[in-house]
Amino acid sequence: MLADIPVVDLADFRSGDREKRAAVARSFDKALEEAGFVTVTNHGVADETTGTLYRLTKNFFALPEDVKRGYVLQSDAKTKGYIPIGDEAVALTLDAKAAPDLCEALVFPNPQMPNNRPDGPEKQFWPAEPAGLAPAVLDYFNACTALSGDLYRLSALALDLPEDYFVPFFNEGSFVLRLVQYPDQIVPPLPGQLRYGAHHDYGGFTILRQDDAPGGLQVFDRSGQWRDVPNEPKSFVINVGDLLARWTNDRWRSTLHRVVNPGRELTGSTERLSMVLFTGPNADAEILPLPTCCTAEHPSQYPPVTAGAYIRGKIAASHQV
Ligand SMILES: O=C(O)CCC(=O)C(=O)O
Ligand SMILES: [Fe+2]
Repeated sequence: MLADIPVVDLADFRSGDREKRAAVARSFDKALEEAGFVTVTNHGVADETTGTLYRLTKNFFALPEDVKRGYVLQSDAKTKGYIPIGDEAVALTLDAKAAPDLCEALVFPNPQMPNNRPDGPEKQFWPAEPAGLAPAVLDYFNACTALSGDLYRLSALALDLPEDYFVPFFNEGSFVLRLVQYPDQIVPPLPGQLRYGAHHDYGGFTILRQDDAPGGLQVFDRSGQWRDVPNEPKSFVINVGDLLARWTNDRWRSTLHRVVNPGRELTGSTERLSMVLFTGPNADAEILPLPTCCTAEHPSQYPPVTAGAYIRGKIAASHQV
């Protein structure tokens, strides 16, 4: 069954008058309160930007395994570079005994930061092939960080804060792009093994470009059922991570989700590629429940945490396989 994920058209927020913008903010707020997930359309990311990166990423994952393994970073294998199948089990973040996820990933930290640039001092994680991958990643990052800026301005309106409230929290924001391929499953999965195990995202908003392929994203809804997330053409799925849920004093929900296996009866290719951009505040930002989300009836539920340390702790847990 399909999950009830509201669709919010950002056109009126991006170019509308005050009233129209306020109306978008109300629907956004309601979606994140009820589902923790929202699908956005008219988001400003050009189809060509997304399409070019999608095509080049497919070409990267089609390279021989030993070439791809050349981009595994021994020093920093969890947060950048190539992550082969078997190296991650995301459900371990929930203390489960989880089998490795059936996916391979290529991870880029924010290339807008000098150390992470394709010509920067730590450039080993930038693949030399396929040609054009680096500029495509840069274009995609620029487009998605602009969308992220809009999402946090919209959030400020939704949460009764000044529109630029979140801007200083993201001037050195921790944006991470996870390009992930779920291959065809020639060998049946182990009992309980999934494409990506049940987990919460860790940080702020996640901006997800889904593929129209079987074996996809499911959310655990409020009635306690796993439901499929619909795939609207040309849209992005946005969801709330744990840190943002804390920040809003749990007004917005960080919803459990997973990526399930395709049915074994399917005959054609079931390969699925997702482009996942995690947004998070500056590493040194102190995050504590927003004043507009705390009332006498619902006082602050959380002590402050430092954003970078909080997110690093979750990433470390997901790689203890
Ligand atoms: O591939 C997907 O649809 C979702 C992936 C995901 O949940 C994640 O990378 O955190
Ligand atoms: Fe996720």
